[in-house]
Amino acid sequence: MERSEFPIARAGMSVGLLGGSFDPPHTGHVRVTGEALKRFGLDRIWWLVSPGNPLKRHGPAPLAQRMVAARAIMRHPRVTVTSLEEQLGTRITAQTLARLRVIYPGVGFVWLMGADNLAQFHQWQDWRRIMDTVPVGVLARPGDRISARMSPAARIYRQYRLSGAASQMLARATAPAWCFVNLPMINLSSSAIRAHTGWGQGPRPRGDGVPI
Ligand SMILES: Nc1ncnc2c1ncn2[C@@H]1O[C@H](COP(=O)(O)OP(=O)(O)OP(=O)(O)O)[C@@H](O)[C@H]1O
Ligand SMILES: O=C(O)c1ccc[n+]([C@@H]2O[C@H](COP(=O)([O-])O)[C@@H](O)[C@H]2O)c1
Repeated sequence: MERSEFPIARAGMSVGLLGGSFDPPHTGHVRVTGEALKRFGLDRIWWLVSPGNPLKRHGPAPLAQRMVAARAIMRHPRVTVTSLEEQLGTRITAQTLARLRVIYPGVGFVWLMGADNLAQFHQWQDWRRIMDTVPVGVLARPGDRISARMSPAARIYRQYRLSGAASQMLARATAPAWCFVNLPMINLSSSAIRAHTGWGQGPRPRGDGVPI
């Protein structure tokens, strides 16, 4: 269990949240974090290292192992690696956001994700509540640009899309608002790294956290 540590944020700040399994974290995560800071006009980014993605059948490597690896790779004065979902007892993003908005009144949260997640966003629990309550920044990812743009979420919320040229407005925009930014494609994924290395081998919990 991680020691309890809630990052500090003052009212008026804009904080991007990059949720992920980070199983393992890689330089693609670091690069999209740097791009998101610049492109979306954010003051800070917090990585939310997930206890387990509710849609993934098999759980990730132990949280403590992923936290150590994430802190080792993500070093930037405006980025904090957190295990907030473990501490809050949430793994459903809509619930995490609702809790953070209560804990940090006046802080403007922005949900960040790669294009692969926009493509399946409509499968997330209460995804429309996420769209309706926080601005969403989407980062291009190799192979997922078209599926993301054609996705149900993109189509249903098309009138709320900011152009890439207006991405700096996202952090101060009122939800629903989302923005897709193109960036130099980073062809890296945790699944490819797992396939080529020994990362996370050994017993893994199921997606619901129960050991198998
Ligand atoms: N290379 C990348 N380009 C753009 N976004 C990325 C990239 N890698 C990860 N992301 C985004 O970062 C967030 C966390 O990613 P995650 O921890 O699932 O890594 P992953 O490489 O996508 O893992 P996996 O291959 O197991 O699905 C997600 O929103 C994901 O879309
Ligand atoms: O809330 C949901 O239903 C939901 C479904 C799938 C994924 N998520 C979140 O999406 C983020 C990216 O997950 P992953 O496994 O693709 O890195 C992570 O924060 C997950 O908790 C959330």
